[in-house]
Amino acid sequence: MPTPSLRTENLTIRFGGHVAVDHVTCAFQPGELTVIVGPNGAGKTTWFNLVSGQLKPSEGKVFKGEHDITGQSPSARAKAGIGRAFQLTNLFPKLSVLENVRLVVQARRGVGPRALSRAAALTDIRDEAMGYLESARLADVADYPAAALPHGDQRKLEVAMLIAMQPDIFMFDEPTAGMSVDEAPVILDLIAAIKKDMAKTILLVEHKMDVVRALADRIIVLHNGELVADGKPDEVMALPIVREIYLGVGAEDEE
Ligand SMILES: Nc1ncnc2c1ncn2[C@@H]1O[C@H](COP(=O)(O)OP(=O)(O)OP(=O)(O)O)[C@@H](O)[C@H]1O
Repeated sequence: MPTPSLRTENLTIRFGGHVAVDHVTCAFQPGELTVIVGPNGAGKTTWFNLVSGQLKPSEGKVFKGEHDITGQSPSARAKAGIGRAFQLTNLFPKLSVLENVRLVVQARRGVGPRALSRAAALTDIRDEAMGYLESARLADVADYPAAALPHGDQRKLEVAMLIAMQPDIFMFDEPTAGMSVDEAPVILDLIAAIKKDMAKTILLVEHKMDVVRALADRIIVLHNGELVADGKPDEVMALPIVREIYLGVGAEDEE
């Protein structure tokens, strides 16, 4: 096995006496989309927070490739290639949709003010940013302030910005939550397009079974903070414990 792109080792966090994530050990490879499932309160978002650095573990470690990143800040982890879509907190509401993406491209390329004064560099960055907006079907609203977009378009913009960062690890926590049935497919298409790049590792917390079926290469199941199942979608979904703790909870999503 090659070195995993991301690994957590005995990752644990306690809030008072409550163990929200309990010695979770798992590893992820490039080219793999893993869906993390489990009932409400299972620890999925908390595990995400430990990986992206919003929380520090009580015990255990996080590795990106060979590097122990457990002590790193969220921004250091983002620079190192761990990209997480945050529900709209990364947007600059007063800037235009295009400006939001352009800033990400500029920051990624490390372009300073002097280089920016060259018209060719500016055009190039703008073109790249527009490309991301086109994939997210937001080119028509490129000049609107981000705050003026409806919720679903803001979520698409956030995914476009994450793609513009070009991380190695993509983390999505219920990316289509609160979106209409018309809007959700754009997000799913964007994730499916990222998945085609075999260099990327994708982690997706998702309750909706149709999304899980469409995208998952692998499913891991958390329950009471513990990793209770890990494997191919068909195998994991057939496990009695998963049917009991997951399918029962998400039965309305099966309709
Ligand atoms: N900062 C915190 N302080 C205390 N308890 C917390 C904190 N964050 C999470 N928890 C608790 O940890 C447990 C796991 O929560 P978490 O949000 O990770 O679950 P989840 O699997 O993401 O659930 P959902 O599907 O509802 O989003 C819950 O019991 C929650 O109340």
